[in-house]
Amino acid sequence: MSETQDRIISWHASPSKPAYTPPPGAVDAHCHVFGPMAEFPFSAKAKYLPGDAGPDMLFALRDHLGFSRNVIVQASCHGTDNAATLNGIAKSNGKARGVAVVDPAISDAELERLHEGGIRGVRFNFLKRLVDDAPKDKFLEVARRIKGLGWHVVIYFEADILEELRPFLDAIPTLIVVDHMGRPDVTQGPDGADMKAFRALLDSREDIWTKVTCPDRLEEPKGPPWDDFARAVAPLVADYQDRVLWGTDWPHPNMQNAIPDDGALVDMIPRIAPTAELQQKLLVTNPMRLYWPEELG
Ligand SMILES: O=C(O)/C=C(\CC(=O)C(=O)O)C(=O)O
Repeated sequence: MSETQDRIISWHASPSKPAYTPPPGAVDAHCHVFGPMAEFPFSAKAKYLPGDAGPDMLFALRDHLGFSRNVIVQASCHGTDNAATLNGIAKSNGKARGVAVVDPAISDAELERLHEGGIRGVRFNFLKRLVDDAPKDKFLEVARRIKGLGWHVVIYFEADILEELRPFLDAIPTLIVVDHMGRPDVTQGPDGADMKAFRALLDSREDIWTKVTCPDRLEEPKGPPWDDFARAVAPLVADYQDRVLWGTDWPHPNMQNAIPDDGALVDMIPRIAPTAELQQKLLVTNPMRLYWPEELG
């Protein structure tokens, strides 16, 4: 990607203060860092060239929104070089952990180094607009190797390939977390074809979790107040309450044409998890079980 290209700003300059206050210890379990590029250059294969959105900005947003911890997910613009993600974790005083994207040829020593740096999962990305290829056989090899580290697989795909992916998903030997519920069409409602297919996946294994994230992406281009998202997703949170995670998705890669207000995203939480018990599971208990299990005693 050429350095002369304009760098994209996909995040809100001054997000509102949410009306909703998350419980103490709340985890933003899906966010990213971009660069800073001078220290952590983007991948030559990156499909977008964002502005710098480093750990200081992420932690300022965390505090502004009333959260305590972050799970930093390696974004495709950094390819398989996880240095920017590791830098974010290292700067967090123990308040961040991460999910890496790895070259399938990665050595055991490098996996150990990632573990030491706070990585607890690998992400397999199937979005053609973001990655050149997604080799299922090699991904399965990686999944078998990370099982021994106690890691999980985070997987990103869109609803139209769910059925095609089923044999691959069935073969993954670790816990699986599906990004953004596999991007269902939320305008179909809670009982629409996409949600039904996604529930069938969740019902196929107890160890498939999901992130109930990204009303902005799932209701693009309509935008807030994201009523379709709330209507489609609230029943899912109620029915699978021990295996759901929530995150801001900051700095919202590729959302430059519909940049969400992070405060408004936080205010979606009580609409999809209306009780204190559901909120505690979604924001604290569930992410702590996956990313800081040693602190649960
Ligand atoms: O941030 C997300 O969750 C979604 C992304 C970006 C992404 O995943 C990446 O760059 O790796 C998207 O849909 O463009």
